Amino acid sequence: MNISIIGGGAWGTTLGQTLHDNGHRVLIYDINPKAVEKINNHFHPFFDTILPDEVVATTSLKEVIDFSNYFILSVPTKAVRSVLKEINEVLNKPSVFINVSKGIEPQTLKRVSEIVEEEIDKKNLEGFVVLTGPSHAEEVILRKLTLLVSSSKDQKLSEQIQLIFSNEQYLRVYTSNDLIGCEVGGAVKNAIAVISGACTGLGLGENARAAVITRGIIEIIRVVEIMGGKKETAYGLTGIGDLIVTASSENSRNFTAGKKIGQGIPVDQIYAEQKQTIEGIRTIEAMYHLAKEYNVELPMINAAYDIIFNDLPVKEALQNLLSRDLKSEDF
Ligand SMILES: NC(=O)C1=CN([C@@H]2O[C@H](COP(=O)(O)OP(=O)(O)OC[C@H]3O[C@@H](n4cnc5c(N)ncnc54)[C@H](OP(=O)(O)O)[C@@H]3O)[C@@H](O)[C@H]2O)C=CC1
Ligand SMILES: O=C(CO)COP(=O)(O)O
Repeated sequence: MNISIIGGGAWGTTLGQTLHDNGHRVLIYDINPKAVEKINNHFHPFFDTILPDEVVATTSLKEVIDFSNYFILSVPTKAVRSVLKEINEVLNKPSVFINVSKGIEPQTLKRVSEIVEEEIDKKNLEGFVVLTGPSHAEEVILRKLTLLVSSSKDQKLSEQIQLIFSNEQYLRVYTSNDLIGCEVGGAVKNAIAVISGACTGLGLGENARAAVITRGIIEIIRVVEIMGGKKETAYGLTGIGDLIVTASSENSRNFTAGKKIGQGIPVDQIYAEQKQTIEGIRTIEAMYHLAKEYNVELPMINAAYDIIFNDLPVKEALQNLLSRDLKSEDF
């Protein structure tokens, strides 16, 4: 098959290699000419890896739209709506959108599937799938064992995407019928990973990390349920699986950004220094608004919001969390 990849960063380019491994032809689109040039010179834009010659890129959106009717969305979530608007202006055929970005729009609290439905004309929207799970691009590019989940309202489509991406050497894809649970888990785990990193930056240890991961999954479940997903999904690869890999890894941009927050580095400086996408800070903002709107208890996310957006010192935020009323370990 021909498959178009919108966003040639760490993840989009890596998935390009996987699709090539699986016998598909790919064309990657990116706004960054330097990234495109690197890919066309057979280098991964972020990793020290030589790409197959056939993984090629372009800065022309028209070219990538003409190339196929399967579009992988691998731009940061903040760019998804604008890039979809641009695609919609040119698109003239029914197409499938496969989202691999992990975030929720802070102003609207919309998931990417909802944004796609809003921005792509109905007649050209053949289907939507989310492909998500614990998957550092740094490992997938080296073809290290990884498990993912493909989820869609259309079971046949999630099975087709499962087949397209699965590779018996290193990548096994499961399907799920809980699109909302998969989308929300993938997004909110980034917020918890920032919090986990902040604990490390503050000098806390493994006990704190285990506490953040475990209570973090409770906060994820609360959001999954309020948004209409299934609690059980959060216990799988797209929830706890992705949370473990992100909240405990130096490979994670969210964990790394959190570490800097814990060291007292201002967020503006973190964004300026860290060139790659950090989804979790934006998701903390989204979750803070969601917690208010739906009266959901998200104590760690609220504390992170106060640190990042209200300049509350990290130590004070931690003290506030610890001095809350004592209670039983509810789920
Ligand atoms: N890296 C990983 O291991 C994984 C990442 N993800 C998710 O995938 C998404 C992308 O992450 P990742 O690839 O790591 O991010 P990167 O920051 O590595 O790359 C994003 C790329 O998208 C480009 N871009 C930004 N805006 C646009 C636009 N409007 N049109 C076209 N290209 C654009 C960026 O260009 P520029 O540099 O000029 O801004 C950059 O090249 C995120 O949501 C992330 O959470 C999911 C699983 C694994
Ligand atoms: O989503 C990811 C792994 O599953 C990547 O996480 P980071 O964006 O924090 O690196």
